Amino acid sequence: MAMFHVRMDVSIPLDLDPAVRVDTLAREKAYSQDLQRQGKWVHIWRVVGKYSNISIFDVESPDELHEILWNLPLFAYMTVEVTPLTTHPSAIPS
Ligand SMILES: O=C(O)C[C@H]1C=CC(=O)O1
Repeated sequence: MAMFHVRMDVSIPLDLDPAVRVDTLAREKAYSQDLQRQGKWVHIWRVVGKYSNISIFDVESPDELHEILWNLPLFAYMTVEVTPLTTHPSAIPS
């Protein structure tokens, strides 16, 4: 198990073909929701006032996270910042 905090900042070009935009967003939503159902994309939060999200991933390895992020339909229109997480010694058992 490996936990990661990921911030995605999205910037879709204003001149992108509207049909491509709609299709890409629909594929992104389906892809994200499939990973959420699998328990790999544990949290997704919108950053207030920005076209950005902060997400928590629970995956097997950095390689698996890389594959997930690389295959995001919106990947070409994002900047992604990844922070690896580990257990805090003061955390109470859940
Ligand atoms: O809207 C976003 O934050 C970008 C992206 C991440 C998941 C999803 O459905 O869209």
